[in-house]
Amino acid sequence: MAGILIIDDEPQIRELLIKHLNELDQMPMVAETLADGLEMVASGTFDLIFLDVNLPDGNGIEALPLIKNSRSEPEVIIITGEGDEQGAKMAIDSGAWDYILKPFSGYEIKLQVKRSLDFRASKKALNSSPEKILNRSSIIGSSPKLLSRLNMVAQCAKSDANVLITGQTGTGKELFAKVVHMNSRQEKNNFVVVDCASLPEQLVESVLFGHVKGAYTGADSNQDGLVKKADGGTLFLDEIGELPLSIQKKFLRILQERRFKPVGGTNEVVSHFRLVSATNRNLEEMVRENQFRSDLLFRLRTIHIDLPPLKECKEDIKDLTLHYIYTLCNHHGFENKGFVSEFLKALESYDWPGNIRELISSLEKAILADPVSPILYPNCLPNPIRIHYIQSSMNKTRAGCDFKRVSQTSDKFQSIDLPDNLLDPIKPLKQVKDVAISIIEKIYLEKLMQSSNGDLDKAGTLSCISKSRIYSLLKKYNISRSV
Ligand SMILES: Nc1ncnc2c1ncn2[C@@H]1O[C@H](COP(=O)(O)OP(=O)(O)OP(=O)(O)O)[C@@H](O)[C@H]1O
Repeated sequence: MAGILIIDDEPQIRELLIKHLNELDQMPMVAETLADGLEMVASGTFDLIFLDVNLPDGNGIEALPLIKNSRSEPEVIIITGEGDEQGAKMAIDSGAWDYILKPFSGYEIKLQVKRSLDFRASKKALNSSPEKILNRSSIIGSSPKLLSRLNMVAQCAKSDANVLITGQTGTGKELFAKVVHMNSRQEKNNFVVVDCASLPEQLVESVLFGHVKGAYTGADSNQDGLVKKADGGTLFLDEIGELPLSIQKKFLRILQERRFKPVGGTNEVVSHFRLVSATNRNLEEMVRENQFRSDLLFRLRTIHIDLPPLKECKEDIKDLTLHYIYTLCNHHGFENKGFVSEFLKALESYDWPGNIRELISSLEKAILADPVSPILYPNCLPNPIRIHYIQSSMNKTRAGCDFKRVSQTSDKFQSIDLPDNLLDPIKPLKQVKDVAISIIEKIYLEKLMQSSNGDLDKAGTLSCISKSRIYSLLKKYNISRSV
């Protein structure tokens, strides 16, 4: 049985949907308000959600992204009484499965339930399949985004199609290129890396295509280029966005004909390689600015794998951390180290502009910061990460404190009685402020003792002031802990 939730405030609609779903042997759960629905989505696991648009406490379509991004990433069918084109477009753009108008037929509902659940089942099977059939080598992580990229690698394994891997620096483009090779028919042959960003300008052609003896001064023997070395294997063009326009043209021809002439040669050389390229640049933008050939881009990206930044796969940080602490400790000859929970929280709260590469180098710095300690603490981490963690913890605490202060005392503060003579005759501001503050402090302290049942630890947490300060204030205003 699937997990199905109906979020609708109209009892008749809920009953009708339940009836149709029961006929499919499904037992849905129901929520009458958006708030209840969102709470259930956040805490439960659902495959399919029926979502009304006009709910008493909000608009279903506006909540759609939140629901789609929830833990179980459910399919969502929007049900609405007022069909409008804009709403339907917004719903579909936000990832809704379908947009159904009331009144609906049982047939329509059952068909969409069946279709969406079938789709979900095949998606699940696909997501779990790469680990069975794919050699993922040292690729760590199991976040939905990473698994979907591994699925694409599995697709690559079925053909010799050209693959373009894009993503920010340090997201694993080269690692993925290797894994594409390891899972391909070319696996037993060379994986040849060409770093297009560091090809010497005068020698680009010679490095790529080779040269014959006497082609230029110093060319004292025939030399194969990297393209020939990749014959039967994989040619990996890293940083392809840096390939000069003149070479782009030659490459296009090689991709079409798989043959080329070495520098100074007259005979054509054949090379059958699988092409994988990678870049962190926006090639489409480069095409618009005439810096990259559109016909080459078209050929490169038969399969396009766009790797997500680490901040979008925070679920993977724990596994990556465990793996790399073990690997790095091994490398430096240390016993494996553990870490306190705040260490991981600090890593998970950071945005990682340098992605997985930055994570690895930060872990290495942390390990080397205190080689003898068997446990890693946040203070071993590089300063930007620590500072970010401290600041985000402070913001959370502040937000919590503001909320508590207002909600626990506002009712009492509304009826503060100030002494009649406080402003009459007029007195220095400081004197008035001191009186007003002590009145408020006293009310606050009484309320604090009530709310914490006189427990000073709890009072400290609620008020964000130290226990010793609470003691001295209780004494000052002669308040007992059992108010
Ligand atoms: N999913 C992953 N699991 C484990 N290690 C990873 C993963 N992704 C990347 N790495 C590691 O992160 C480091 C950076 O990866 P890689 O060099 O492949 O990134 P890149 O995207 O090619 O970077 P750049 O654009 O700067 O060349 C490497 O040490 C790689 O092994």
